[in-house]
Amino acid sequence: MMRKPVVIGVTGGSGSGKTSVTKAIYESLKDHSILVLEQDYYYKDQHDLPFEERLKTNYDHPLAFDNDLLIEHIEALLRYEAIDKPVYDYSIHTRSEKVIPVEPKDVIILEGILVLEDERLRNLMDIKLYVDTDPDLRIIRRLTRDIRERGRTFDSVIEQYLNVVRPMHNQFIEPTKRYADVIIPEGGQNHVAIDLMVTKIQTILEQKAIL
Ligand SMILES: Nc1ncnc2c1ncn2[C@@H]1O[C@H](COP(=O)(O)OP(=O)(O)O)[C@@H](O)[C@H]1O
Ligand SMILES: Nc1ccn([C@@H]2O[C@H](COP(=O)(O)O)[C@@H](O)[C@H]2O)c(=O)n1
Repeated sequence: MMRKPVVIGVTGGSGSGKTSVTKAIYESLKDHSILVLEQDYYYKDQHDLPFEERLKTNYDHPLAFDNDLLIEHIEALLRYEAIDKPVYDYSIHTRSEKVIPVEPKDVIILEGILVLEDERLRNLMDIKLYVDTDPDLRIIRRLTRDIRERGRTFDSVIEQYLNVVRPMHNQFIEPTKRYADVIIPEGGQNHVAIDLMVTKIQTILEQKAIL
């Protein structure tokens, strides 16, 4: 049988705990061969746009992402070829100058708000997870994080949430729950769900004779 990496998609609304779930799975499997791709790093490059124009971009719409590049990179990793992963800088709303060289691994976790929205991405996944957290918790988490880590103000987070994030969530993200194999309530603190996922990934790796 030809060796092929396992691809796990992790999605859910902003602040749902996707990154925390991804980190928990990564930590449990880090003695094996595992890497993470963040869909956020594949936002379209906006270097050519002035900063003021970048503020107007809808970052919760499927068209904001360069999924063609993301798919190209996943397909290369599936052939066990290295990629140069872009790096995203939320404070300037575009990619940074840097790239991260990423060596191929046996497990690829693809994490992001709209990774289940694109059928081409779904078709590349072995397991699809949706992290399901109530909107009140998600906005509280996002507020704290965006002010601390993404250079935002209280007012800007609230304004963006009400005008863009919330309607886009209802239109594009929530409907992708139907594609999930597993729905994880509450995110990173759901140790039972995370352990089940880790066990399942190990079983797939054994079946593919990778472990
Ligand atoms: N169960 C939790 N309880 C409290 N804070 C959490 C919990 N899970 C995540 N957070 C915090 O909420 C913020 C968003 O979580 P994160 O995992 O980055 O979500 P996402 O990737 O879905 O946006 C982070 O600052 C994280 O530390
Ligand atoms: N320049 C940007 C790019 C993205 N966002 C927001 O990030 C959210 C996705 O990241 P999570 O870690 O929260 O899943 C998404 O809802 C965008 O609104 C941004 O504010 N600015």
